[in-house]
Amino acid sequence: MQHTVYDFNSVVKKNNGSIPLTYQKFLSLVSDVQVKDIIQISKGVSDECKASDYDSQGYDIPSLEEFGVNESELSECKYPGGESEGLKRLDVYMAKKQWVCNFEKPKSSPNSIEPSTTVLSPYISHGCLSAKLFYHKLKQVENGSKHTLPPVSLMGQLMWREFYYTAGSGTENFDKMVGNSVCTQIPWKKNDAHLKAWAEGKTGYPFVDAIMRQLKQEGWIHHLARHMVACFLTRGDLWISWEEGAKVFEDFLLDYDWSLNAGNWMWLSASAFFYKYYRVYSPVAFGKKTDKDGLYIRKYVPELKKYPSEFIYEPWKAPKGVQKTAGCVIGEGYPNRIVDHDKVHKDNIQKMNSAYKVNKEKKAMKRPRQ
Ligand SMILES: Cc1cc2nc3c(=O)[nH]c(=O)nc-3n(C[C@H](O)[C@H](O)[C@H](O)COP(=O)(O)OP(=O)(O)OC[C@H]3O[C@@H](n4cnc5c(N)ncnc54)[C@H](O)[C@@H]3O)c2cc1C
Repeated sequence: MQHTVYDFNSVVKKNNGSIPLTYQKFLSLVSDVQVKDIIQISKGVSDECKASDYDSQGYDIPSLEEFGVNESELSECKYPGGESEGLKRLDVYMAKKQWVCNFEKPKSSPNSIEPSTTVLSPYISHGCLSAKLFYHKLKQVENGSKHTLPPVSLMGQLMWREFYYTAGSGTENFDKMVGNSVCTQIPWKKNDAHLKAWAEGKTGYPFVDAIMRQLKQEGWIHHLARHMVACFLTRGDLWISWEEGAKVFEDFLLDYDWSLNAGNWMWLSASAFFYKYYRVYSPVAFGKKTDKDGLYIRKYVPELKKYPSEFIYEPWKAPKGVQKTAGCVIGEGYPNRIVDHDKVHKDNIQKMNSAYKVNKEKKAMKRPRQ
């Protein structure tokens, strides 16, 4: 069974053998493609593979114990696996007609305590929920009602998935910088200590740390939270390769998906698809827009939970007395900042500017002379 709504080989063929490099181009290529309806899909499945046709003896799913995991040490499982759970979750969201029709991704919150988007991604990426079924259910909900449009609508989100699958299918070394034709070559630097601090949620920037700790604990973080930490690791603050970040996401995301992960990491590091490298997320201001009092930080970085709201995003600014009263002195109970965002992000914009110039010159040299 196909893992995407559209057959990406046909999309590439329709684009004269090249992958569409922009989302709008992709949408124009699929705009007149008819997607098989649900009845045909479910008929196809039952015809092709009945569970009873297969002898599963010896091929059972290994137990957690066999993986060396002690079940009693696990925390609450927020997103239980399986097709039934995926279908149940789909039904819950599709029943909220107004919510679906008004959905605008940029307006959803990266730091709400309960997710502000569907969290269908783990089910889709593991094949527990068919992308085509999601597509048809969305069409049914939107049908005859005023609704938002791609790229911000819920249908638009599904189309981002299709776009990255198509790009990944037709690009050699899509998950690497070197040898990847769509990826700008940027002279990232190695810094194991900074990479470790980022991955463990110990950068000294509470919003970044809360996101990385949520990722480790729950396996899912909001799209804009992914934006924040991916920008911070790469062009924003730490100047570390997006490939390193993608590996950490591969280890911890429940929804890990090869093309989506690589494609989005390239986007966030302004290596491909997105080129406004001078627009950098602030680890202080960004989270405040949707969570002024830092409730999200208090949940995932509990050592700061007694900090006054005034200092929750910048605890290093709190006077020593305030730090002591809040029960956490910076540099002792919670790390000092590993970099000064205000300074490094400006230096990094200059470095991006130089890298873009070098890439442009190299491309010009490769172009055949008239
Ligand atoms: C650095 C980075 C890495 C990412 N890695 C992955 C990954 O490995 N696997 C993954 O599924 N998503 C990845 N994403 C994309 C996106 O963040 C998630 O798909 C989304 O947050 C999942 O939550 P949701 O199901 O609530 O999304 P919703 O907003 O409810 O969207 C519905 C569905 O649309 C698809 N979708 C939404 N946003 C995107 C997007 N930007 N690109 C592609 N498909 C999208 C997903 O299948 C999602 O389940 C990444 C984003 C970034 C910035």
